[in-house]
Amino acid sequence: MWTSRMYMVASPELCSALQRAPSTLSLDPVISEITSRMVDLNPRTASILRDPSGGQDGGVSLYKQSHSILTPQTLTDGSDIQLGYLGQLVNDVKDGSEVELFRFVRKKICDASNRTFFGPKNPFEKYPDLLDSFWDWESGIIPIMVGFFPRITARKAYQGLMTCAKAFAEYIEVEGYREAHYFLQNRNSLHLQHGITDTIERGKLDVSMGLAINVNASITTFWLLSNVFSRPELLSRLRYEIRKNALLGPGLLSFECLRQSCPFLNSVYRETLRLYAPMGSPRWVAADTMLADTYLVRKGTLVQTASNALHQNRELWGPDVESFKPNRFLYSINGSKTNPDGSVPEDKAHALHPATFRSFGGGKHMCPGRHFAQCEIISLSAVLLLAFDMEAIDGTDWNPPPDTKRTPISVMRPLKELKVRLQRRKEFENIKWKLEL
Ligand code: HEM
Repeated sequence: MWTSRMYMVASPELCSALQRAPSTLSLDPVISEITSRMVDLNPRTASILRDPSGGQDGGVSLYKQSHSILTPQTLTDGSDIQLGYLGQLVNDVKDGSEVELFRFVRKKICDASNRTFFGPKNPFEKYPDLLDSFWDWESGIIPIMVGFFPRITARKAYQGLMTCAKAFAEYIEVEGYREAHYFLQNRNSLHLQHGITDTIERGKLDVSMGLAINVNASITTFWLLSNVFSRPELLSRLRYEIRKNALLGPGLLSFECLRQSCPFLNSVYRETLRLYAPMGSPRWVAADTMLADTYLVRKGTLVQTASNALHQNRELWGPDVESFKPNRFLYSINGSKTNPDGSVPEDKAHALHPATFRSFGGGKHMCPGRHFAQCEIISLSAVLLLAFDMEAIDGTDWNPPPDTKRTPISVMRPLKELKVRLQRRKEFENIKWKLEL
């Protein structure tokens, strides 16, 4: 798969055709290959994951079965629990705290989402240092995937992986997953049904799920906050919108109101994703397939969206394609092409083709966690915007350069530290925050 030819799709119309393409183009073989490599599954587990027949004639593959338990609805069912934890975590922040913003945000999101999904017995709670091992692994995923003998060539990341896999194996042995979110309980049963019984292998599969649950949402929240707190005018406009439309009582913030009645906040969210999350949608071609009645893509190749090229296309987005424009998604959820003077047209006339925005992929495999992610990202951002003033300290700067080398598999991380001081705002000094759906 890694050495086969790859077609890159760089036009919205063709991305749309790719999304509608028949079952001959699928994400499943790509995910099973990526998962096998990034958590270094043993050959037996990897072959179970790769087996399109699910081990029997006319059977269904493990990945196909996973789709029925991993839906936007099942994942959204965790949102109210997640919001409860995030509210508590914000209340615990001490006035005047000095933190590195990326580590601070990712710790908040990871603590809440690991609790929400893996339950109260999750290994990250039992071993507080385990999160560092998780991020060691996450930073070295690409060397692990492409390297020969990754335990030697990507030593630190590999050690991080194995420390997490062992902790999850222990969690599985004491049946900690019985208190986990029901989709993880079902996923666990599915692994057993397909004959994956080794607890270290099952632990590695839980680590791979930790990637979806923890990583992209926390990085996106960091960029949203950094871009807003660095722009005082934008900050006060957002505070006004959130306060007026989503603050239902003292400290009570409603996600439904943030989603439905705060168009400016949602525009800022999507602009953040456009700039920092140009994610790819790779598809494996199982049989010769005609795309858009024009292009023949050959069996045994990969088709991939050139999402960075799409998100950075001047012809599509306008001359200020590289800048953060808070209102770019205000009049259309798909974004608008800006006028030559940089203003956003106040109607849908310049709205972009829906397949131009690639952050959650598209079609049948569109990210099932997108609603969950939107809920946690905009809710956590909104409460931090209202509750705190933040200033960059120790000579560090807002909006550090992003690491562009890791796309399209993950949201770009910041390349430099950003240290901030969090000061509770007088108006909300003694408020206990509560986030609800
Ligand atoms: C900002 C946050 C996130 C971004 C940018 C993101 C992006 C993506 C993208 C681009 C894909 C591939 C779609 C395609 O190929 O067309 C994907 C797949 C997936 N995402 Fe997300 N995601 C995010 C958050 C989440 C969360 C929070 C969860 C779980 C709670 C999640 C679970 C998944 C799963 C399970 C898949 C695989 C879907 C399949 O196999 O069909 N994602 N995500």
